[in-house]
Amino acid sequence: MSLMDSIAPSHLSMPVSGPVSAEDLGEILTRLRAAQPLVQCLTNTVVTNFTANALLALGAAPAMVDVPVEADEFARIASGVLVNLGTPHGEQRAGMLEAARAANAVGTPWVLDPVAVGALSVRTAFAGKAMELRPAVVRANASEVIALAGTGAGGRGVDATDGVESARGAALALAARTGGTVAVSGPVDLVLDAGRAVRVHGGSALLTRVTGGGCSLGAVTAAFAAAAGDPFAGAVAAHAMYAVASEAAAERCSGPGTFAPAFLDALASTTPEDLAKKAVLR
Ligand SMILES: Nc1ncnc2c1ncn2[C@@H]1O[C@H](COP(=O)(O)OP(=O)(O)O)[C@@H](O)[C@H]1O
Ligand SMILES: Cc1ncsc1CCOP(=O)(O)O
Ligand SMILES: [Mg+2]
Repeated sequence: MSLMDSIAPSHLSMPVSGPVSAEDLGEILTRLRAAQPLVQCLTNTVVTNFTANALLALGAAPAMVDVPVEADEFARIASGVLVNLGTPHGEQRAGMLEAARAANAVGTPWVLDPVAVGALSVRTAFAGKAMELRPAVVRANASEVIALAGTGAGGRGVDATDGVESARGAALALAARTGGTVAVSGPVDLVLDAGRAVRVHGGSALLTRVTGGGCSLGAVTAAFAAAAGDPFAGAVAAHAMYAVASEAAAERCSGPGTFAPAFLDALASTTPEDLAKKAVLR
């Protein structure tokens, strides 16, 4: 293990902050739009464009930097980092480990989205290495959380076949391993860490009918974690933002093809007051 590996991620030294209210979410969105967090995305080829556009619409600044050496350099100046295993090519995997180590070294939150872990061998082995670097947030669907915890074989392709609440035990086990937050997405999202748990209600299932609904959520979670200064609160804010914005978009569209642009519009137009008023946390 190198010295770099041994440097604890920032969230391990951060004080556990209190519960998160809907009003807090409005404040976090205000901070995000003022700070325009620089989010480094090491993500899959399918969703790169949508992810970058979701971050821009939200008010953050994307940078898709995943080449070895550059990945290390950039993670030292980014506000947040996303590591997404959707199409984990060899060079990209090396860049991912560099970026995670560098983010930890400078106290920057990094998010792991272990797409289709459990179902495929290369990403499943790699996800174990990534978990050793203790992401501030693991963002995944229920089947990916269960598989990452080693208690299931994964979902159907990139989609979940398990319910969110059936992944609660696995999420708690992962949070104990990383010392961070685990966000389980689905009809009602579950966001938890060692001491806190929140369920985020609402949202439109149309978000599952456009590719990148979950993958872009990982990048937006990194942006909000940077703005909140608390990965748990940031993850709650990101999931609440997706619920509020996807509902607004669903009202204005006629199907997946018009939902995607309407969703980007809603990410841009949702105000801190909207978020505080419309988010449903329990
Ligand atoms: N049935 C549903 N109703 C409303 N929102 C949903 C539903 N299923 C998933 N979502 C939302 O869609 C987004 C992506 O979740 P999910 O499809 O679970 O992720 P992934 O694409 O990684 O499998 C999240 O914001 C989640 O809350
Ligand atoms: C279809 C597909 N294949 C590899 S990555 C990917 C995109 C998955 O996106 P999401 O996790 O947002 O559904
Ligand atoms: Mg996914």
